[in-house]
Amino acid sequence: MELRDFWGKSSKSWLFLILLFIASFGFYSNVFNWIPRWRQREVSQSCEAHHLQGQRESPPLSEGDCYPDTCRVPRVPRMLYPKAHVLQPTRVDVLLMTPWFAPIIWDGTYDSAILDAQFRNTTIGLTVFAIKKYVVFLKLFLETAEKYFMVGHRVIYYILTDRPADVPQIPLQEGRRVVILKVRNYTRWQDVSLHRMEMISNFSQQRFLHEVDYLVSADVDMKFSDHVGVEILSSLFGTLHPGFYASDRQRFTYERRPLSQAYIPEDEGDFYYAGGFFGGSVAEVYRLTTACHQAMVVDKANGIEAVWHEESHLNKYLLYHKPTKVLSPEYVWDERMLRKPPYLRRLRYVAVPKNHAQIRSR
Ligand SMILES: CC(=O)N[C@H]1[C@@H](OP(=O)(O)OP(=O)(O)OC[C@H]2O[C@@H](n3ccc(=O)[nH]c3=O)[C@H](O)[C@@H]2O)O[C@H](CO)[C@H](O)[C@@H]1O
Ligand SMILES: [Mn+2]
Repeated sequence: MELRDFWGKSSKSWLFLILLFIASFGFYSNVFNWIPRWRQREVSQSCEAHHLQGQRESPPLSEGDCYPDTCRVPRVPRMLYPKAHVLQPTRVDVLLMTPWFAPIIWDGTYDSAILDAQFRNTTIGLTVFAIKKYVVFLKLFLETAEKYFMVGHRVIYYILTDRPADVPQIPLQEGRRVVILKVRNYTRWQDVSLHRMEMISNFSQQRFLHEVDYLVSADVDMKFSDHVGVEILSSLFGTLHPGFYASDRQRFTYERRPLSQAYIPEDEGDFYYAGGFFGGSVAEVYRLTTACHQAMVVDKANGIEAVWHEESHLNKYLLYHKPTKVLSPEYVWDERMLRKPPYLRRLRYVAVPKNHAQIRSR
């Protein structure tokens, strides 16, 4: 048969076959979308790939890595709230954005109603270490957290302690619980502080990854004194240390000895971050704590300990892994050490006075 004839005679059947193929292709691609598990796997795989881009040195993850502010844009219900005005900035007295476009969180810059809607169904883990005598700080820490920390959201307090029997029983609001994790102690207080990174890293893989969406790591010798909510949540956040937020980088107390893995040269540095309040998605906190722990292992082998312990390593990490939100000093303050400037409208998480020699002794 001539080719032209074949095409002429069979054109209708060919057209039919092509249409049938297109229809069945469309049907099957939809069928896969209808299977929830299939979709879920697709989403987590693509988010994982997105997150891991350019981060080959980071430890691999077994879980999906999707959080409200990164991979998926959360749907919010109809809400009534004051409209933002493009020509009326919410604050003109403080920096609201880092040069890499991470918001700096100050009072008056966000609307909790919108954020609470975006972060509904989020579970937040708050890790707090209370080793040796530091258990005395737990009661006030937990009582004030119940009043101010992530109110209305699901919270798990992870209390890492060597003295489980001394953990006080505090009445908790609905959706909130305490998990006590028994850990070893160290003789030197510096070692207790340093090893927090290792323990958070280990527990992240063992359980945090499966139990919560975000992790917040906090000092225990502090109390919450005003709202601390989902406005802080992001893939990775650090807090401006109250003693250095207005300083030049040369004055930051970074580790300055090149022998240490925490070394930062004089001509680098964005901010000086506080060791006492940082966090992010579990995956990012896992990466951060693992990297800091590994750096400390190398330091130890080289016979050096960074000047401000794990805080120095945190600062090094956050210099080369820019946080996606930065918390203002509203989120870590010390009323005894510092005079409150007028632009600091709220003090949300503040130091509790302590007798260093007494509390740090065995
Ligand atoms: C508010 C803030 O940014 N604080 C940081 C700062 O000092 P601080 O002087 O606030 O350190 P610290 O004495 O509070 O120790 C850090 C934390 O380790 C835990 N702990 C420590 C000793 C102990 O015997 N038992 C125990 O449980 C406890 O959770 C405590 O809050 O510098 C430290 C490193 O030098 C850490 O980076 C802290 O996070
Ligand atoms: Mn402290």
